[in-house]
Amino acid sequence: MSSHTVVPVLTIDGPSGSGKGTISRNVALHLGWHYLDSGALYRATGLAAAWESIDLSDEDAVADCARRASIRFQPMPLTESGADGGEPRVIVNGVDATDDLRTETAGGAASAIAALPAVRAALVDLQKSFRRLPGLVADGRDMGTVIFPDASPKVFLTASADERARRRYKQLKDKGVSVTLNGLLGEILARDERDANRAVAPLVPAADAVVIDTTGLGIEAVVRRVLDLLPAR
Ligand SMILES: Nc1ncnc2c1ncn2[C@@H]1O[C@H](COP(=O)(O)OP(=O)(O)OP(=O)(O)O)[C@@H](O)[C@H]1O
Ligand SMILES: Nc1ccn([C@H]2C[C@H](O)[C@@H](COP(=O)(O)O)O2)c(=O)n1
Repeated sequence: MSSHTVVPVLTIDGPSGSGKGTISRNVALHLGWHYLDSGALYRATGLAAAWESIDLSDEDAVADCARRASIRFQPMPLTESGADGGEPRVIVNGVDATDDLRTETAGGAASAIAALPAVRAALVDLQKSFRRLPGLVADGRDMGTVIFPDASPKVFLTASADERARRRYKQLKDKGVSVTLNGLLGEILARDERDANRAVAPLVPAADAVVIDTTGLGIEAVVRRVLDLLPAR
């Protein structure tokens, strides 16, 4: 690779349950590109800190934990028809923590530590290291604004909070997790509020992002809209 080769990055930011992960994995599969689930890094850091009984408001201790943690992704095999096999497994300090990481409790803890500047700084290089040929699809809250400001295209996915809560409810019910729709809606609204109003890297569309409201749009339709933003290949 020449030192001047620019590795393309497509960023997909948005609030919880807007479909970032699902859409990003499918787009990456279509393109044959790598995929970064940056939210999983914050979730894994929160979990690793909890394992060490670190107070999640202790910024330096959580940042130190983020630097020390080993976080690896194991992609799920494709289905027999070649479709997306689902969220990658996430291995934290050698332990498959995927199921623990997907709970709303882990999401809330991730959102809390993500507001701490030293923790965000500790995860920057790791996120950038995912940028490898032939390209990267990166999902999160600040992919297009902070981590990959030169990405193109940038997408900001939204959906109404009710729709996002319904999606999460179905997702968790299908996994056999006992939850209530109202409880989930409350947790999603609280997370939106914290992620959008923090001082560092708040959840906000990049100035050059294309905003797609996915309320009432199926997964395939959203994937198509995102792929249509790329130059003809
Ligand atoms: N356009 C859509 N229509 C219907 N369901 C969808 C759509 N997009 C995603 N979903 C479903 O919604 C659920 C949440 O999607 P996903 O996990 O991709 O969201 P997310 O934005 O990555 O959430 P988080 O930020 O919490 O990780 C999944 O069950 C997924 O299959
Ligand atoms: N780039 C990112 C990704 C995630 N976060 C924080 C805020 C979220 O509430 C939390 C969990 O993310 P999810 O797995 O739901 O995408 O992590 C962030 O601040 N920046």
